Amino acid sequence: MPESVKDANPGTGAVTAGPAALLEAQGIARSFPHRNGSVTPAVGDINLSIAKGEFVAIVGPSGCGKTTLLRCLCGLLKPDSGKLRYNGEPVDGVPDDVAVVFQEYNRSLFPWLSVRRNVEFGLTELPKPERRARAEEALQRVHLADVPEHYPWQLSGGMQQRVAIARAIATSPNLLLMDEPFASVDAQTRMRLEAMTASISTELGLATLLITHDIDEAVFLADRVIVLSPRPSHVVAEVVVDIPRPRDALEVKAMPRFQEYRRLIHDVIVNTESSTSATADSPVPARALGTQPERSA
Ligand SMILES: Nc1ncnc2c1ncn2[C@@H]1O[C@H](COP(=O)(O)OP(=O)(O)OP(=O)(O)O)[C@@H](O)[C@H]1O
Repeated sequence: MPESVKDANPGTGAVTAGPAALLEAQGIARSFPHRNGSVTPAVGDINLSIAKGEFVAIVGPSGCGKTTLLRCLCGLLKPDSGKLRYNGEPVDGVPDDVAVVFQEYNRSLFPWLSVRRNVEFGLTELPKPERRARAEEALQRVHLADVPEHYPWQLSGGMQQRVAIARAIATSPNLLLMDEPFASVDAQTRMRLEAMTASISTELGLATLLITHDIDEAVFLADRVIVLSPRPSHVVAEVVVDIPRPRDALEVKAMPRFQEYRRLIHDVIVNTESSTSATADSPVPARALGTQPERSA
C-alpha cells in the first residue's frame, strides 16, 4: 500500500488532523428509527478530524450516510453517540463560524430576495455599510459582482450555486461544509466551480469539508480523501493527496499520480462494497441494535 494511504481500523482508527484539529469527531453514530420499530443505521462509527485551513473530501457508496454525517458534524443533527468538538468545545448546534452549502441551491436561496439580499441574509447583525461591503466582496470572489440586483430565478444553476457559496463565505467562516454542491450542474460548469472553490479555500485559509460522489473531484480538490464503507458507515481508508497547489484541473488530471489516487480510491470503495453484506440496505429491527425507536424519522 502506498504511503499516502492509511487503513482506518473501524471503531478505533481515528483519522486525525494532528494537534491543530479544528473539528474532531470520535465514535459518531446516527440511526433513524421508524414507527414500525425498525431502525435504519446510517452512520456507524466515525472517527475523523479536520485541521485549520485543510481541505478534506469524503467519498463513499451511495446511501452510506454521507449527508447524515455532514449534518451531525455541523451540529444540525444530534448524533446518537460519540463526541464532537469544534475548536476544542463540544458541538451543540451550528457554531457561528461554520457555514454549509447544500446540493439544492434552488431550495436554499430565497427567490423573492435579490442576489445581494440573499448574500446579506446571514449578516443582519452587522451595520448596513459593513453588510454591503461583505456581500460585495463575497460576490466578487464568486465572479457575480455584476448581478447583485438580479433574482435567483434569473440566473443559471451554476450561478445560483455561486450565490449560495457567496452567502456562505460572506459570514467569514473558519469551516465550510459542502454537501455535493456541484452535483446538479453540467460538466463544464462543475469544472469551473471546482476551480473557484479551490481558489476561495486557499485564499481565505478556509477549512473545507466536501461530500462528493465524484472521485476525480475529491482528488483534485482535497488534501485528504476519507473513504467510507456502505452503511452503517465507518472510515475504511484515508488517502493523503500529495499534489502541490495551486492545481490546474487539466494538468493535474493528466498526472500519473492523479490516476493512481483515483484508481486506489475506486478500488477501496469497490472492495469494501463487495465485502459488505447485501442486507445492509434494509432497515433492521430496533432490538437487534439495542436502540428504541423514539419517533418516525
Ligand atoms: N430523516 C431520515 N429519516 C429516515 N431515514 C433517513 C433519513 N435521512 C437519511 N436516512 C437514511 O439514512 C441512510 C443514509 O442516508 P444519507 O442521505 O445520509 O446517505 P448519503 O450517503 O448522503 O446518500 P447519497 O449517496 O444518496 O447522497 C439512507 O438509507 C437514508 O434513507
